[in-house]
Amino acid sequence: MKIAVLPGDGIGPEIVAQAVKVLEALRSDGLKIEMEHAHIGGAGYDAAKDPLPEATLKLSKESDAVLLGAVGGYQYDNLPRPMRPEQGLLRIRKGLGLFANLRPAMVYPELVNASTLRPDIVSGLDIMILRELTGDIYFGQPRGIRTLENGERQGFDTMHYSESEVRRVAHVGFQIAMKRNKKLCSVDKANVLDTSMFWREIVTEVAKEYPAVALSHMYVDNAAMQLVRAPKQFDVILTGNIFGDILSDEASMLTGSIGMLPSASLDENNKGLYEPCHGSAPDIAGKDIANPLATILSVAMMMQYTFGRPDIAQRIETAVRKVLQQGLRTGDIYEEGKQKVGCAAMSDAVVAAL
Ligand SMILES: NC(=O)C1=CN([C@@H]2O[C@H](COP(=O)(O)OP(=O)(O)OC[C@H]3O[C@@H](n4cnc5c(N)ncnc54)[C@H](O)[C@@H]3O)[C@@H](O)[C@H]2O)C=CC1
Ligand SMILES: CC(C)CC(=O)C(=O)O
Ligand SMILES: [Mg+2]
Repeated sequence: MKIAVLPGDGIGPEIVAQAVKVLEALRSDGLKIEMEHAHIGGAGYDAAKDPLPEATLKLSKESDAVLLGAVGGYQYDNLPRPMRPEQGLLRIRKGLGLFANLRPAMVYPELVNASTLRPDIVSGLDIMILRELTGDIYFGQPRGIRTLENGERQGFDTMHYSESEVRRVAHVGFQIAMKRNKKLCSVDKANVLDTSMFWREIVTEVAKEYPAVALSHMYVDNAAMQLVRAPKQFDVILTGNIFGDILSDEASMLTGSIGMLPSASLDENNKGLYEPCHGSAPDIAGKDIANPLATILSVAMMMQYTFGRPDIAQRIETAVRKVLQQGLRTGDIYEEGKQKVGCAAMSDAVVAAL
């Protein structure tokens, strides 16, 4: 198992160090794990004046999987757009062909009260958001800031999806639904956007190959509302890049915290990049208070999807569950009566529970 480790910026290095501890513990148990670190994001810009240094992309391509923290920081916010840390992330996703981004939102029974929603709304929740990751308005050309004939400046981006892009992610969505509760809700804005009308047409066509799956369609504004009104109505949510980005942050709060949401970004062959859904959280960086569980749970997804080891994935998930049962909580999921711990102490407990 060759893993490229890209900590990135902000809390990235802290949370990745915790996930690495878990990998090291598995290695001590005999798993053949090889890890190599490289820079991405602001760290890439600082080291090589590039948010995705060539050496990082090369290492990632040569590895079986990538473990990534997060990118971004206030000090980089005014760089020209190609130099911004976030561009490094977009480029590695595109460069590795990681079009299928799986963002599971599961509510652990121990954290039912950590959600800002009523326990009856969230308890038992288990949904999978499948976000298309290499197309849409995040990658569309042309884009930029231009001056119109009347002298006014205008910012613009382009949203588009090609048939093959929609088809391949739709297939992944239906295949995931087949292994779950056979319900797939495709989320778009087909009442307004041509891109979404086309998305809906193609998803409906692909659905014919999966007659066992109940397909529904929902506009994204309604989906945002339904996610907090009655989230358990969903099984798999299939959506595009920008809608999936927003809806998955919203879904994270059903689980108690964005610090609980892992992700897997997969290519055609299940080679993948694994990262928490959250960003670099510069507001809490360097304080040992970030929640490392989303990153640790991303390692579990790595074991399941890229390495075909559901047994190890289960082992990690069970260890996380155990520490929650022991009452350990980082600040973001803390409630009275529980034991508040820092980032490193949380992962030490997970390693001890493995
Ligand atoms: N995948 C990535 O690398 C992403 C990077 N970003 C970048 O991150 C930077 C900050 O963006 P924000 O919009 O503030 O989003 P963010 O996800 O970094 O933070 C949002 C809020 O959640 C909290 N939070 C996030 N992760 C947490 C954790 N593990 N434990 C406890 N609390 C946590 C933060 O403290 C903050 O209050 C920006 O530069 C942004 O571009 C944003 C999203 C994704
Ligand atoms: C920072 C962006 C490039 C992406 C993002 O917010 C995400 O992937 O969740
Ligand atoms: Mg996001």
